[in-house]
Amino acid sequence: MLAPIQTIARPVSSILPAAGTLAAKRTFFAPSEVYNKKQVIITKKTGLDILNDPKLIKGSAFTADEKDRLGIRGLVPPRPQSLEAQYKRCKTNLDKISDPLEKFIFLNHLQNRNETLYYKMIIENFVELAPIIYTPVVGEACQKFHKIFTQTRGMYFSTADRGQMSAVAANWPYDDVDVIVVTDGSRILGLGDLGAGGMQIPIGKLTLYVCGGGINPRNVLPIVLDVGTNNKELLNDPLYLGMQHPRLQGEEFHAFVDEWVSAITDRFPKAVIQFEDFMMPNALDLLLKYKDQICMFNDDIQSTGAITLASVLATMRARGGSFADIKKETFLCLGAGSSGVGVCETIVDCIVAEGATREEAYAQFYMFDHKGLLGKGRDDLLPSQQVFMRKEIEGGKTPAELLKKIKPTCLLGLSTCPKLFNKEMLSFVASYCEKPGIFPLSNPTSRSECTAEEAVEFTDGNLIFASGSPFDPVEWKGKTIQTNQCNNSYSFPGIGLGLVSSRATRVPFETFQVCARVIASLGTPEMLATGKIFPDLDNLRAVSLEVGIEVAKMAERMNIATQFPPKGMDWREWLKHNMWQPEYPHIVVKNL
Ligand SMILES: NC(=O)C1=CN([C@@H]2O[C@H](COP(=O)(O)OP(=O)(O)OC[C@H]3O[C@@H](n4cnc5c(N)ncnc54)[C@H](O)[C@@H]3O)[C@@H](O)[C@H]2O)C=CC1
Ligand SMILES: CC(=O)C(=O)O
Ligand SMILES: [Mg+2]
Repeated sequence: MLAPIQTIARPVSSILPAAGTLAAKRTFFAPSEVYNKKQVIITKKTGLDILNDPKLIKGSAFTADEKDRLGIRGLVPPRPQSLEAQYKRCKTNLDKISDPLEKFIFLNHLQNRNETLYYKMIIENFVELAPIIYTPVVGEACQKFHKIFTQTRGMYFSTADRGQMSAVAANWPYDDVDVIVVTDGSRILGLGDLGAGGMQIPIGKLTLYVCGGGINPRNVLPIVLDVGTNNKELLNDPLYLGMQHPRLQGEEFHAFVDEWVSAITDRFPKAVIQFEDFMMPNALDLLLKYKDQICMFNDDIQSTGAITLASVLATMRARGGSFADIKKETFLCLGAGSSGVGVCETIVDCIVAEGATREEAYAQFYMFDHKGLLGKGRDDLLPSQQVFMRKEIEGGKTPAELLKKIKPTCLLGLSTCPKLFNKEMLSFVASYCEKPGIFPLSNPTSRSECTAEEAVEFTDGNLIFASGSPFDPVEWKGKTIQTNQCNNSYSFPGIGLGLVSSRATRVPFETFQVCARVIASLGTPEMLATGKIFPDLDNLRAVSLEVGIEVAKMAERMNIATQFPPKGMDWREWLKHNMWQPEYPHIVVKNL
């Protein structure tokens, strides 16, 4: 039964680290300093079963001794090679491919053949390959899932499995699962309902958990809840792989998810569950329903909130101010869906933590959806949107009609509509505000509210730019203006690392505030001066470590941690110890 839902407004606890203390205290670790523990995998497999298992295979890297022990002498080439040599060969082959989707397919096959090599490839080339396995190219891979599909990965729970989900959950061959990413494919990036094709999103997100957060790839599980699709093309395409009936709705949808939650938490009681790309209002309803029952969060609502808040706080620093200046910002948000509402609520939480009342904080926002301003007379709004209603202004007015009155200092784009941040809007904002925050957050690139070039040109280089999908830095009047990727991929890997390492039982709202403050503290004054508010994406492991440590400490302070660093280790050492590294494991054969 669906719990009654009001809004996502909530009190802000005093659990947060004090503003301004994080940067001073933090020692920033380079990824190379991260401690490496050797993995040991115990299996009963031998022979071809080892070679056909992407978690066990080492290809040409098996030693002579291993070949004898595992019964594969003669089944692989004779001269043992290092992982490094394999990596170089594979990278050379990858570099020969120019088409981005073909690169995606190459990497997809690599993951299905040899996981260690795949994760090493992504870690070593993060900035180059994240846009392939993640936004923007993953969007196209979801759209064409049924056309490029060759091998299964993860799990599907469909309407045909109702009443039997516990039995289906039992089919997953590994008992230890740390992180699950689950979608129903109903709102994939800004591309709409892609049904079972949404599977590429949990797979991509979990690659980021492994590569960016050091989560063990043996312990991750991508899942699609196939409750049907309303995408007419997919309903009529004979190649489509999902259930070809309209989506379950209302009570039927919730009963389906209830059964799945019960089955999956019974089977994997320790797992953190990330809900991903569910459409409104289901996304928020499910979050409010389960957040106090199980260890779960919604990525689009909450981790997007965390990284966007980090962008806003870092912008305050880039202007020479402090986090507390967030109380003086005026936000214009295009998009009032799960992410728009989630992002703005997370910012509201922070403003309240900085001393404002909740009403004062809401008054700093002007939110628009496809019908215009959330204002007077709008009787079509969900409770979570009503708190952002401007009761003093007629609802439905366009941003252009209100721009001069509002004078926003930060533009948030979560509308799925390209080009909404137009020349008029951008040049006006830059005319009175020093370094306005220009944040076109919709994905993939084709949905971005503006490009980096447009933003720089129309603001004459006076901006902090952070977008959902990546854009290259822009040369402008002899200067390089840096761009940033404001994507939850920067926040959830560290959040997951902290939750898994502390075996937290819940994911409180404070988690996202803690995460935002850590990330917003990482930019050095030199970086901030060039417009760069976060360290580069190839530092994601180091960023995740910092986020993870603070999240784990928060879990301890809030009494929701159930695992602590062993004697003689602090949280930092424990998290470093837990971070998986792309190295071949020792394989031990035992008749289990
Ligand atoms: N950068 C990041 O990390 C993230 C980005 N996103 C992106 O945010 C976008 C929105 O996601 P959701 O909120 O979940 O989608 P949604 O479908 O729930 O919401 C979209 C909202 O945009 C509004 N909208 C449509 N046309 C508009 C227009 N012309 N002007 C103003 N508003 C308009 C709709 O009325 C709706 O309120 C997607 O493109 C998604 O990829 C989502 C999560 C994370
Ligand atoms: C990044 C992400 O989660 C989204 O666009 O939905
Ligand atoms: Mg998402």
